[in-house]
Amino acid sequence: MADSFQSAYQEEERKLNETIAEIDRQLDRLTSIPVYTGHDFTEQVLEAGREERRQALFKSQAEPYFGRLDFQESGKDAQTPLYIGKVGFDRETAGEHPMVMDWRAPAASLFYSFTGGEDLASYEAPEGLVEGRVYLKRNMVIRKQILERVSDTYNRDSGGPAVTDEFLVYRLGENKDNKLRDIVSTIQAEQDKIIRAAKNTALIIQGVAGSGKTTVALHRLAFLLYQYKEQVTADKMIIFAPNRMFLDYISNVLPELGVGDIQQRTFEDWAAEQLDLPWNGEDTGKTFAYWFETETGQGTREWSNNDSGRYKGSITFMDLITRCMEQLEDASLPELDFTPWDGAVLLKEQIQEWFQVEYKPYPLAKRKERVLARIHRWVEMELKKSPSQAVLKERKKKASQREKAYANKWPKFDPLTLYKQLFGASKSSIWPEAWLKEIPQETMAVTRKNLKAGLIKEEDLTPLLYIQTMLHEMDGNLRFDHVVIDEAQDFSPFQIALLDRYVRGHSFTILGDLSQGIHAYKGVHAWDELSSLFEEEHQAYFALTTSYRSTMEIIEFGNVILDQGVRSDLLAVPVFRSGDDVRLIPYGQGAGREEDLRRALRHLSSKGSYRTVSILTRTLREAAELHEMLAGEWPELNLIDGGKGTYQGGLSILPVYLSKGLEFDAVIAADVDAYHYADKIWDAKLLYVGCTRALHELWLFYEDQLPACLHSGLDDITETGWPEGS
Ligand SMILES: Nc1ncnc2c1ncn2[C@@H]1O[C@H](COP(=O)(O)OP(=O)(O)OP(=O)(O)O)[C@@H](O)[C@H]1O
Repeated sequence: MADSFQSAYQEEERKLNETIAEIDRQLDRLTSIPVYTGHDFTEQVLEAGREERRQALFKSQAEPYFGRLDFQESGKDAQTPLYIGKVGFDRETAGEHPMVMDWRAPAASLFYSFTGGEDLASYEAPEGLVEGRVYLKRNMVIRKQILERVSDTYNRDSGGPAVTDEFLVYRLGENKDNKLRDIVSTIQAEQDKIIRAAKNTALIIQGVAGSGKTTVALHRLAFLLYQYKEQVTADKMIIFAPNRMFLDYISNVLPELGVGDIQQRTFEDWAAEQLDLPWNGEDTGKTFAYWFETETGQGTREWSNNDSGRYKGSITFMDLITRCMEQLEDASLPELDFTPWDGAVLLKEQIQEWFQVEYKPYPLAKRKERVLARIHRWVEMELKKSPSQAVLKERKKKASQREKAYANKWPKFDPLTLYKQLFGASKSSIWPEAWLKEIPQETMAVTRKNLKAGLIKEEDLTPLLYIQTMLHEMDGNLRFDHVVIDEAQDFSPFQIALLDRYVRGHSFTILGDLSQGIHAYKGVHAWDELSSLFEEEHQAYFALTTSYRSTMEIIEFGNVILDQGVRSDLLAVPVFRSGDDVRLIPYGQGAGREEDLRRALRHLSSKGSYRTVSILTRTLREAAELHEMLAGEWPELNLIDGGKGTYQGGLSILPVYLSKGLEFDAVIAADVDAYHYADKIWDAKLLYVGCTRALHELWLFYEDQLPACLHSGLDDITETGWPEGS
């Protein structure tokens, strides 16, 4: 065994040296060609090609590949070793082509989809299905041109029935810093299916915490850019993520995959920009304060479908707006003939004909513009019939005044004005009273008050933007080739239906986890709220059940909360990576809450291997108070309060509801007791989010009693009290 490992290592070292020598040779040649800066188009194209190759080779120089797959195509008599890297390149002279294969190439999919077994393996090539046998799957770690690790996860010759998790477990055991990383060397078969799914489909992915949803979505973008390079461009793709700090946290993955220019925004920032509204995120903070900062122990607030967030995100509200906009079409035309001067009349029937028949294909604002321009042209024709210069002058003046007056009789096609009318927040309203009564009373009253005070809330952005898209022609440049929505359980059906107008071919990747639906006062409660928006043939649903982030003990602990608190049967399946038991520590075994948390942070942060440790509290107020207490000993302790645009890593303290999407080597969950987490599904979801942030260690502190969802099922995965030597 040791001998075969030795020989594999030596073989790969030789191959690596050969590959690096080839890269150096190609780079030397390419850099010796003077960069072309002239105006000849053909030369410019050639230069662009050289530059692309230079960049690819520079990128490959340090880590040319990470995997090898030996494959023998049916009907061929030899095995071919395929070396797979982040960037593919060919040899310049004759030899195997390509020398390194891009991970996104069709044949490279075998590296991910092959899970072992006797059956023939296959992949979809442009010329059709290719079948054959896999003989070897080898993972390698190369850092700065040094071969650090060779790990055969499948070897037909040694009779292994299935691909092993050994390399994956090694990778998962690594510690995390302040940025999410690419997983290109260990993408799993279930994830690969999503990454390589066809472009023009709305993919809806339910994935348990830590199943790689965010990571997979980012890899999918890189794949789409490669596979559909003739049809999509990076700047026409967008990722919507929950907040600016999270965007910073994920910002390294795409550059690591060699992809730039993809827009990464929060929905609110993007929508406000489309509407030309100033937006600073202040409203989001207020919404969080309302829902999460309430007095704990008295239970969290309850929501209903009539709450303004749920109602304004509903298709019911969207339909009401659609009806109103159609009614606006009928109500738009002033019921008047147009008389530019006495004796000249343009009949209202003629104007109606232009508006309702001739210009019907245009959106309302454009139709208004067109009709008014047409009226102006008619006036000019009529003016030509004037008997004298003096009369012409007189008529011109009069016509100009009357055209203006006539235009003013049309409704103002401005989203905010129309929206205010919908809520009775402006003087006039053209909508039937009975329709407006469909809006739940409380939502009506609060929104009216807010709009009158000039306050536009996050939940108003979707309807406002919808009205805008119905009024104005959508600039083709604003259409996306693909849209990714992360944490989609916090999106509303109305938001998705709106975004569908902005994306070609329903090309969506929509990912989320209903068990983490802590913003259920605005988000979806079941995926069919979203899937029902798309025709059957335009959508696909995937479930990711394996959780990669945490140790088995932490995942099993999370499953207890899912089962007993969230009451979900979508439990997570762990990868076989064992760690310490989850630690339950009642306050007071040390010296009291503050001293206990201090001691825990001291212990975990002094473990040299952990780069990120966090304390999670139930509310922001508690996080801020604790931060103040602890900052003397840890000046670097970072309070995450929702207002920051960057994530620093290291030591953090934050309320549990802001931890969604992030991960830490170790998590200290403060105040996990029946007072802070009531016996309610929502509270259990919050706790689930918090506990599943931990990769390697999870410590929970409580006063008196654990929350109801943790009253049983903990025996084999938890330990109570302090560890020895802490
Ligand atoms: N195939 C994989 N190989 C190695 N690491 C992986 C793999 N899939 C996921 N991971 C790791 O698991 C962790 C969780 O990934 P990610 O944050 O994308 O999951 P998520 O489903 O979006 O999580 P959550 O919903 O809990 O925020 C990350 O550290 C990621 O690198």
